[in-house]
Amino acid sequence: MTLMLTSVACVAEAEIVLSGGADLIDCKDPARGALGALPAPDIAAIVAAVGGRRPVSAVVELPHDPAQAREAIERTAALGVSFVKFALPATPDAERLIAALAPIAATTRLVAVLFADQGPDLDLLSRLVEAGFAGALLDTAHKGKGRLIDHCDIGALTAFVARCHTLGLEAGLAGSLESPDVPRLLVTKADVLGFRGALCVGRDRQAAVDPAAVALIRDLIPGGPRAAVGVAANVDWSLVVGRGFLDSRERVREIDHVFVRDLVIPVEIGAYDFERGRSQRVRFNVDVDVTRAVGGDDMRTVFSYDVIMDAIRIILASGHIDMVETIAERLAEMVLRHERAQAVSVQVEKLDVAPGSVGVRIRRERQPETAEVHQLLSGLADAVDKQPKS
Ligand SMILES: O=C[C@H](O)COP(=O)(O)O
Repeated sequence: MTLMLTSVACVAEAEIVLSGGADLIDCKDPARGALGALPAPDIAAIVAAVGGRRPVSAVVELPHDPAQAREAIERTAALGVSFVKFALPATPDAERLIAALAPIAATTRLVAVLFADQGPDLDLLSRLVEAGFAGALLDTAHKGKGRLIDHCDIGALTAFVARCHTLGLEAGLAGSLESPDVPRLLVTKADVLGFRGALCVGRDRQAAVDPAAVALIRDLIPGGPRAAVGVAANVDWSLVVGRGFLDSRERVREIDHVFVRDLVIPVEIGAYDFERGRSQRVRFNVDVDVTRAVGGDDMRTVFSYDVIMDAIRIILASGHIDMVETIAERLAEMVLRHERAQAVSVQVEKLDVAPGSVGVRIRRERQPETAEVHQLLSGLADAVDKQPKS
């Protein structure tokens, strides 16, 4: 389950994102940069207005001195927020800060923000766990200079989330995310996707929050219907929606064929010894049968070819693979996780072993009877579930 975090600067914006189905309300001043803090009275006003309907987080701008930083976090936590977010400075200051905050981590849920465009030190993640932090958010520091995915490819983002989860941290992703990024980043299994610019008029993070933009992002993240229909909280709604059980807005649908043609990538592949420790060219051809809502013109209605290419990159990032069949199977399985994908054909060809090509072609279809039920994460998702619904 991936939650939708929405950064707001005032009570009016908080009300808009609440109505739009946001999971987490994040107090932030976008006029002060990537991690600008709001004045304490403004945070208190948002906490009061939200009134426990959703968890509220707040950004803290930390003084350099670790003791003063700790006091600043404690002051913000005392305003009634559920999470406190702050930027992790460059090491070795980061290590000192993390150590200074360890004593309050048991009572205050701390989320460290690392910046993908500033060469983040991911070895700090284990320090965060030792100190008792709740989570880590990978964001961008320089807004307007690229989206998160421009600074970190999908394989690296997936590895970041997996590393957080292995360590026991909640993992968040943010950074000028746009609507086409959402289906791509859902594949990473991040606990939280964070948004500001995408929610605003003209995608200008300092402009007003636009209810239509909030709705677009909300609809792209499975989970909204869970609150609306008030049924069991441990169902993976991406699978339920994908099987057509929650489809009242899409009565008229067509089947499209989304494809990737002749994508050639160097791959470490092969079962022979001579194929190890080197790359050879592999060609991918992928065709996906997808449902499309008729009449729409945004990411809600379609399946993105980016999802196919990202899946290939994620699979290849795992290192040497012996069999083309393994790649084809994994790719088919990843594509079919997407709610719109109904069937997929995958052709994987090695181009350097013969004058022509050798490889495999498979076709896999969605199996309706294998709907999965997932246990939701115990942290953020539970916190959201416990909030009274408006
Ligand atoms: O915590 C999330 C951020 O507020 C994201 O802001 P942005 O979407 O403008 O980069």
